Amino acid sequence: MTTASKGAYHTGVYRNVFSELGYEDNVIQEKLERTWAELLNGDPDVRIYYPMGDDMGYFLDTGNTDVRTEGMSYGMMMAVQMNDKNIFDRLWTFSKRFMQHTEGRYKDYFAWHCKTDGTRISQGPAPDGEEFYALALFFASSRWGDGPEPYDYSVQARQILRACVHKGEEDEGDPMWDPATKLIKFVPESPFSDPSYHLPHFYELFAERADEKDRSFWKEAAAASRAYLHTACHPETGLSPEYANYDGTPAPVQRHGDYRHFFSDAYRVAANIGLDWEWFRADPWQVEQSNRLQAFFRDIDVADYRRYTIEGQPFDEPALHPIGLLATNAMASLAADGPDAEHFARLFWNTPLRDGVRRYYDNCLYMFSLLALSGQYRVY
Ligand SMILES: O[C@@H]1[C@@H](O)[C@H](O[C@@H]2CO[C@@H](O[C@@H]3CO[C@@H](O)[C@H](O)[C@H]3O)[C@H](O)[C@H]2O)OC[C@H]1O
Repeated sequence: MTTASKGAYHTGVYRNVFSELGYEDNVIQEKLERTWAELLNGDPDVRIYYPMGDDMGYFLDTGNTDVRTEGMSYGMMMAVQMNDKNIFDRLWTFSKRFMQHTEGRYKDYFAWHCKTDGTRISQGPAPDGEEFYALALFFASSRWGDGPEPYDYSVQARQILRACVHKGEEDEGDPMWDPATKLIKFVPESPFSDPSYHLPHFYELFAERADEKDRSFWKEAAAASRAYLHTACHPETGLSPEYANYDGTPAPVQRHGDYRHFFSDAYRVAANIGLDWEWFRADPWQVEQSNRLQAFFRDIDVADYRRYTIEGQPFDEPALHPIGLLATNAMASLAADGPDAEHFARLFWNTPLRDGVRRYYDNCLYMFSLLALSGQYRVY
């Protein structure tokens, strides 16, 4: 056990699941480095990163032809894990220059998507971006040290988290975490959540690194999110909806669509639970949940992945991101101890990055899963 904060302890131990399965360490390392290189500057039909000028770059949502805080913050987390400061700083410079608000009701939040030239498409934020930015910045501060603004990484991370918790107390706008339940919201204005945004393992670390006065808040948020996931994941299938109320039930149909089912957003829940178990080992339910989810998908061919009700009824609609779903099913092997853990890790190992128009989301989840299953998605 390394870090100690009331209740949960960072284990400091990183399983290399691939190595446990007999793959050679040098082959695993080569695959990781090659995959990162392919995402950055590989085949035009596979890459998702594009440099811009001398000091910027972006991850492109190739399916929607836009740049999202999701992908930018994911890219920064991948870059810090890969010790790639150049890419990290380029993504952060683009995010600061074009996406972060400097005034108004969203001050310190980020516009959730923009065009590749930096023009904002929407002003509102998506909280999964802010939480990934904050932890990636804290890790950058630990790995490389703080530099001059805006590369004073830990200062930037604290500024983001301060807005997330306190927005609306003395200024206009809304916090990203619901003050009553300590649960992350889908967007600051919404009275419901998105189960895939719940990252208790991140909040444990915010409890050690955010503003002193907010540390107990983050401990409570970690506990609240762990408990929330019990209610959002179906007790038999392990599937969760894309958006859910604070009691875990699927949120009502929204003006922009029906998110009551297991579809793209929801894939990340399995990956998040796997990494929380790896980093903190705080909630044994995560082992049962990971076994349940893998059992649900065990006999379904990746090519036949669909949209599902959380009870497990398939729709006549294919998954938009089957490789992404395979990647998260495999990342569940960090927590699973059942008969399917090896199957998914091996199947994922033997599956290449996705190519084609819809590749962005799949390939982000792929890289995270590869890092995690090779013991290299670490706390810095
Ligand atoms: O209404 C928007 C809402 O859509 C936005 O959410 C972000 C976009 O969707 C989420 O991920 C997508 C999953 O499906 C794939 O096909 C896409 O490529 C992914 O981007 C993402 O996690 C959210 O950040 O949030 C703001 C709301 O106003």
